[in-house]
Amino acid sequence: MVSEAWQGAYVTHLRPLQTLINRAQILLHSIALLLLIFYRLSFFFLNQQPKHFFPWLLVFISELLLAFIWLLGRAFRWRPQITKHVLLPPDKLRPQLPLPAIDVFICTADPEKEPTLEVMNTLISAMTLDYPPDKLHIYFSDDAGSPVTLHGVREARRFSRWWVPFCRKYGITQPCPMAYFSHAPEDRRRDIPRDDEFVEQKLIKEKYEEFKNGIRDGTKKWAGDAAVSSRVDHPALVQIIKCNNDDSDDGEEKSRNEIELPLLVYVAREKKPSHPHHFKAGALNVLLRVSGAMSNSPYILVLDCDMYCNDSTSARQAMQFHLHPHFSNSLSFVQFPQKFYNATRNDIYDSQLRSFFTVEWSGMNNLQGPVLSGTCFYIKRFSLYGTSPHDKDSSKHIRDFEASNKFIKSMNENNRSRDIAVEEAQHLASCTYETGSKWGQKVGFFYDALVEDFLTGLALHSQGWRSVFSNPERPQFLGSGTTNLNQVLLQETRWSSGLLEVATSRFCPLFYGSQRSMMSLLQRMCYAQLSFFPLYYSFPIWILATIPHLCLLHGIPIFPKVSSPFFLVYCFIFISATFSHLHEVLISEGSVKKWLNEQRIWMIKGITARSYGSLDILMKKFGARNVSFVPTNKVTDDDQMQRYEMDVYDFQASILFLAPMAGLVVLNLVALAVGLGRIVASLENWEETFGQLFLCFYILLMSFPIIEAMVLRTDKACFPFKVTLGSSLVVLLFLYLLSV
Ligand SMILES: O=c1ccn([C@@H]2O[C@H](COP(=O)(O)OP(=O)(O)O[C@H]3O[C@H](CO)[C@@H](O)[C@H](O)[C@H]3O)[C@@H](O)[C@H]2O)c(=O)[nH]1
Ligand SMILES: [Mn+2]
Repeated sequence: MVSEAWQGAYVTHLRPLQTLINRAQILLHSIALLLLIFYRLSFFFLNQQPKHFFPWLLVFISELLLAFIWLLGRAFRWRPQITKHVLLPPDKLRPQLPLPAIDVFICTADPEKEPTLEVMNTLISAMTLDYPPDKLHIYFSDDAGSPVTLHGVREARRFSRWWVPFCRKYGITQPCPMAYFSHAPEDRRRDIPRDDEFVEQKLIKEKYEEFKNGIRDGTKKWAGDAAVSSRVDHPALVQIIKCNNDDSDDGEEKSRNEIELPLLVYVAREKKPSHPHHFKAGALNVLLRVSGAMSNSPYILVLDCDMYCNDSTSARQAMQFHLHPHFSNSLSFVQFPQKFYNATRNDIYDSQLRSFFTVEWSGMNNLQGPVLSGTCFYIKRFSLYGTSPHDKDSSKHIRDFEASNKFIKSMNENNRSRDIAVEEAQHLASCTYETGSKWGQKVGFFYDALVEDFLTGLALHSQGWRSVFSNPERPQFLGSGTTNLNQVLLQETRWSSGLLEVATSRFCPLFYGSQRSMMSLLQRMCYAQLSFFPLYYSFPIWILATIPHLCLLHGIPIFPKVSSPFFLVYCFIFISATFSHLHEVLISEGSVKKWLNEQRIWMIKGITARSYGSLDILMKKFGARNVSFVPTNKVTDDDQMQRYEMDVYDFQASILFLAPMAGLVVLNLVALAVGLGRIVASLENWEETFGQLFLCFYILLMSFPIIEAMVLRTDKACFPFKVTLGSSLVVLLFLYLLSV
């Protein structure tokens, strides 16, 4: 059952026009930034006694930090490129290669935050990939060790006996039943008449309903039982999920059992409160060992539990890259973008993380390749064993890193019976197994930061491995994005602290492995930009949202006056930054509204999540805190979802996130009013403080939804009055104290 997609090839498009625009902008913008720096420096050094030294210094530092992070970010834009899959005409088809085996890793952590039905849909979609079933093996990690999930996996396996053959028979390329039955955009590559499919579809739909009921029953049955304590304290359990012959009561059921399905293994690693478990990276490393002892496939697909396969051809597409002579042996992983079925076009919270998956990852494609992004990637197993592309044998590497040689032994004895393998696997999943070994430091997924994906990708690239970003028109994977402000900010806080953790560790991308590292300067700049931006987009934002305003209250000018030539420099920088962002949004299929929303959420994240993430790392450096990976909540509240879909901001969020927003809005309002008042009262020339007034105005304009939610809205998700009141009082008190 080899589909024609396999025989296609990929093409890469350089984007000459885009390159030209980007480089011209980089040049002009850099000149403007140099002039700005000159303007500030001349203030400090040419004035005999510079007045208002401190506010100027703070603003200058912020401007320098922003300029630096801007410069790093240009690396993504220096050689923009896109890689697409195309189906070549028959005369250009490449000879078919034997397909290598693939192990699929799926991680779940919490049946309450991650609805079992959706998780199982992800599992089923992976079993339905268009790939020979004997070459596909699914390893499902359940970090909670929950009976609800184990039951779900069994139900999913049972339903797959109906679903998989149905998809094969009719060439259905939508492997996820939930998406198929919700009539998500249909695939167009089918030549079978739809009539008989339609008849059978009814039967499958019935089976799907049965499956859903089964899941519901399981959730009910163990509802109270899923004790929180057992989630962090349970023994290892590795089980090959087969269909029970006992529960098949008719002949049809029996014959269904003979249908070839991929191997499915349920893995709950051992957990004890006394042992660190390293969150998702820990789970992935257990899967790496367990699968190594059982199927040991040369390629691995990693999926988050909420990212289902949306196109069954992705495995073959990824293999097109992996087996392509162009990469010889240096390709470590093929990264597909994370796309979200629930993100809207205007996307008020930028849930789709547009700039990563459009501009930045494709910009890295022409360097050493994109960042490893946690999910939706096909990786070469060999590259995860601390190797470099020139190495031949991985066992030598692992032997150096392992405390015991059990893993090597079981890898080498790959042909023995699966039941013995299961017994061994249980041992490989114990929480003491890694003690004294280099797992998580040199082998497997890395533990040093909460963004295990980013860090592991960085290590791979600096070992000389390459990666490829593939972004075909039809999304290969679709997940549920965070569409609730509180969750968005919580997630951003975790990422911020994780990324900064990398920036401040021995892995700091600016220096890491610089002697023998294979990373080019541009690649390094990309990694540095990503690991530093939480700090650079928080501290300076706070300064620029407060200092010019406080100065305005006292008539202290911070920016050049309107008649000064340097005023034009500031204007240019503002316009160039704004328009290049707008341009990027528009060419990645965004709208002007989307651009506005991105500007807005950028400000909100800067003064909240990124600031807290930075503080987190600061506190961790002083030993005051241990960061932890709290999975995002994937349970959606219909009300909340509706608001997101209608572009209505939902301020039912932690006060830690709301207070800074309210406080800054009040400060900006006061500053604007006083600043205008001083001009009306002719206390000063408007030319002097125009820049600050404009800044206030712009911030308030961007904060319009916040102001609206404070004073005009009365719904459940409006801005809580208590927070508005409290923040206003604090700001006014602070201003009063400052003035006396
Ligand atoms: O202790 C844990 C914690 C999480 N997970 C799983 O990890 C995945 C990602 O967790 P999620 O809560 O969805 O986090 P996100 O912020 O959405 O994840 C993004 O960011 C992570 C790094 O912070 C990456 O690992 C993810 O791939 C990427 O999608 C999910 O399948 C979880 O079940 C575990 O298996 N064990
Ligand atoms: Mn997620």
